[in-house]
Amino acid sequence: MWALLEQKELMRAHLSGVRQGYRGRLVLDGLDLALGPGVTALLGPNGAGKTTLMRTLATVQPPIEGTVTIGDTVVSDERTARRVRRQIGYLPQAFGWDPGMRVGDFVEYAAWLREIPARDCPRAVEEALRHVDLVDRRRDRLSRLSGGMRRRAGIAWAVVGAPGLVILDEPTAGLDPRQRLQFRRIVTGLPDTTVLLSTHLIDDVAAACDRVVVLHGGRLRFDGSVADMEARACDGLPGHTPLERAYMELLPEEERTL
Ligand SMILES: Nc1ncnc2c1ncn2[C@@H]1O[C@H](COP(=O)(O)OP(=O)(O)OP(=O)(O)O)[C@@H](O)[C@H]1O
Repeated sequence: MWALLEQKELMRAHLSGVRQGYRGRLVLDGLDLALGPGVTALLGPNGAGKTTLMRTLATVQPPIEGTVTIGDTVVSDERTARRVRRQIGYLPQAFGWDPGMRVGDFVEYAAWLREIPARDCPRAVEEALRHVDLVDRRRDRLSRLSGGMRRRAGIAWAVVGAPGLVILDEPTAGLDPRQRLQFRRIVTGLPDTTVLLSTHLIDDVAAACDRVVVLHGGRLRFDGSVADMEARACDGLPGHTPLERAYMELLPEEERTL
């Protein structure tokens, strides 16, 4: 498994002083975030800027101000962005599937985009499909997969060639409980990989993540381990678990009641 890891370097990624937004409206306001190997959850209310942060980190949307560093490379222009994208597996929230594409071809296309040498492609595709348990479905068209299987195909898309940085935008939305358990096994089984995943499902954070980042109003409200976040839980706030109560505690006071 993951034979291509022989060539893999541990990946660090860094956003520094990032300002980002749309048509003059700031969404991220001077954001600093350093990521390293392990699974980091990105939490925050709707509209907090999670997708915007992920798109910026994935080098899809250059920041208005500040720097994005992937590994040792400061992403300063399209040329450097193209170079670092070989090391980034990004699964966007809204993915433009071609329903007629076969699963194997879909993952191979990702390998081609990531400029994996042609001789390594078959093995990389096989490993990615094996990782998400879709080897037997490689000849099926995407339109014939269930929603959960399609998500798994999306994860294979993101992890083909074992990129050092994997960015998954709400990968568990719409999955059934068993599929969510499968997803956690897949994500925690990515060795030596820096994974950032956004979610609204706090159970997934406790079960699959080492670290949590909470974003609100374009700024980080929390950055630390799951245990450190749980320790912030206050009695009296809504929530069924310490992590849920800690999340509520991190919101501005006017948003803490239901
Ligand atoms: N392409 C765009 N053009 C203009 N505004 C946008 C665009 N994309 C996002 N926004 C705005 O930027 C803000 C942050 O959006 P973003 O999608 O990053 O939040 P999010 O935390 O991912 O939200 P959710 O949890 O709902 O997915 C929102 O106010 C949104 O309306």
